[in-house]
Amino acid sequence: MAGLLKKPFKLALIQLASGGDKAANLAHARSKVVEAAKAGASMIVLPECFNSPYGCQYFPKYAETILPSPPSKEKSPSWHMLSSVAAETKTYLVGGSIPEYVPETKEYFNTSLVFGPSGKLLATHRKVHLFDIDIPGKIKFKESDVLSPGNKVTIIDLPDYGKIGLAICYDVRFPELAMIAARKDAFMFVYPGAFNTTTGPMHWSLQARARAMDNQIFVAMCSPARDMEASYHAYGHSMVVNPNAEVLTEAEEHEDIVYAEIDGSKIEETRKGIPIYTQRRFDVYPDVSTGKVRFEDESSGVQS
Ligand SMILES: NC(=O)CC(=O)C(=O)O
Repeated sequence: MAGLLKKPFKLALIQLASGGDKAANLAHARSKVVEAAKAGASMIVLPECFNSPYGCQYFPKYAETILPSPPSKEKSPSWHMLSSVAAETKTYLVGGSIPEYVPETKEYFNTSLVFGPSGKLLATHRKVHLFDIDIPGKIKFKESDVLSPGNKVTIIDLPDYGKIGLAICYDVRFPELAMIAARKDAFMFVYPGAFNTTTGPMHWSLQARARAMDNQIFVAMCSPARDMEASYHAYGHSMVVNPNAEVLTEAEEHEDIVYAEIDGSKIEETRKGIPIYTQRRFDVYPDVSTGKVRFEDESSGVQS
């Protein structure tokens, strides 16, 4: 399975410190994207909910309407900031996620916007699996109180590099998404995410490494910086893992930009050494990627 990645590149994950001021968050994110591009990154990732604090109480206040596309600047300043800075820096920009509002159905989503080097919107992903958990005495969170779930698998064909899979945070706990993307020749899976100080130490690195190991692809997880004054304490530790499940780079808790060289030859080397790619037994169990997989959003017609 050679040549999934057309050429090596430098990836940057921006572990952004966001606060309550949306305009300030957007200006700050923009300056960090410019900084990462100046350092040589040609693909840049922002964290989940980069334009707002993370929490159900914040989603309606910070939500933007992105359809029909392109939206007006008034309806989606985040869309326009991401598009303009991607064009200015000539980079691929995975715009973390923002709360999205759809007036027609009065629904909110947790949505990622991906722009190409010309500033064109390449794809959107709405968080498919909502973060509804209750660990007594530790953390209770119910995104479904406010958000609706997305309903498609997102694989994006980047003209310069090849295919990446994209999903958001809690989606990482559902290995099917990465498995489907890898079987459809993605070289990397990207997760903007905001684990917390309870689930982060338990599972953040394990999830990233597991998705990389199972699929022998690169995995990138990009978190907000930790803010102990905020109501939600993000874990941080943005990281890039290689196809052999080795951590290439990892942030600490504070704001930072971490970089990794993404070289497709590592995929080939890993798959040659441990050839699970040719050893699967689809005569014994079904291939999840060949079942009914939805790549198009039914309500909006938005595709990967
Ligand atoms: N915030 C999330 O969506 C997920 C998370 O924190 C976890 O899975 O743990």
